[in-house]
Amino acid sequence: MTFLAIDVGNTRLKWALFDAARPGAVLLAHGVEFLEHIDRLAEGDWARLPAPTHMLGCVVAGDAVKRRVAEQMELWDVAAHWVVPQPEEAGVVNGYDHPMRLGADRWVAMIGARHRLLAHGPARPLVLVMVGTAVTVEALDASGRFMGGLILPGHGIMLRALESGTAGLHVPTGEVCPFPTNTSDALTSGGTYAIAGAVECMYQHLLRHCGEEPACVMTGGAGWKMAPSMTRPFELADNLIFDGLLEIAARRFAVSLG
Ligand SMILES: Nc1ncnc2c1ncn2[C@@H]1O[C@H](COP(=O)(O)OP(=O)(O)OP(=O)(O)O)[C@@H](O)[C@H]1O
Ligand SMILES: CC(C)(CO)[C@@H](O)C(=O)NCCC(=O)O
Ligand SMILES: [K+]
Repeated sequence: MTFLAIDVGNTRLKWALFDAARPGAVLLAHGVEFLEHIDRLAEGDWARLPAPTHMLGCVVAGDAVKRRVAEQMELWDVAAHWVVPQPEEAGVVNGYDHPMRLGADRWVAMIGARHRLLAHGPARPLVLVMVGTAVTVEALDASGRFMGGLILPGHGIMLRALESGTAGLHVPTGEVCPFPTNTSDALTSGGTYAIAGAVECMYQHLLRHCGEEPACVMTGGAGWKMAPSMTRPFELADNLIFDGLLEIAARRFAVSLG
């Protein structure tokens, strides 16, 4: 049995093939494709893969992207399944006003983060930061209830917004430092500390609400760039979306796995 997990983000599609649809499954192969190049997968990376027996994905883009992914999957005899955020799943309760309007990537990553937390120790409140094209900062209480979260522009979007919205800011990437003395460093540090500051606010809100120190975990392609600038230690998790997809798949495909 093999399981294909797919994370279709705002900019790129990430896929991973596992030897089973359960937490801790062995990663057999993985890859990344920009959204505009999805149509290369069947003749590219996926042509060499053993056929997956199950697939589960999460997607933030619209139905058109799902169709394009499904087309590439015609290579195999496997149905495409996509996560829709539920009021409750895999031990996480969705506190959004309209649970289905929550981004599927956020929902799946929270499920991955919650199980990672429980695997490492007792239940605690949790701040989850996902750093990609956009940045999200989620708060879960000790019972696994998603209290709410922040959506921020990612680092790249912030810099592009400044470039296009000001008269003369066009400079290369700089370094993060506490007292920037050139434009490049000022821009890079500004974006980084905007994210770090928002995360600290959420940490404080959750600490005050729960009266207990939250655990802090960070995921997403640019997480390692953000980690050194955070106001408190954050554990880096490689890909909580794949972890969450494995948790959900284990429950969903349990019957067919016997
Ligand atoms: N120094 C930095 N600090 C923080 N974030 C950064 C930095 N450099 C780049 N980034 C952000 O990281 C993003 C790339 O991260 P990642 O690879 O997870 O995103 P992606 O795959 O493009 O996003 P998505 O999952 O939404 O498709 C860029 O879009 C940018 O916003
Ligand atoms: C916030 C993003 C863009 C982060 O990838 C995505 O999760 C999304 O499009 N969410 C839908 C809106 C929401 O989560 O409230
Ligand atoms: K994403």
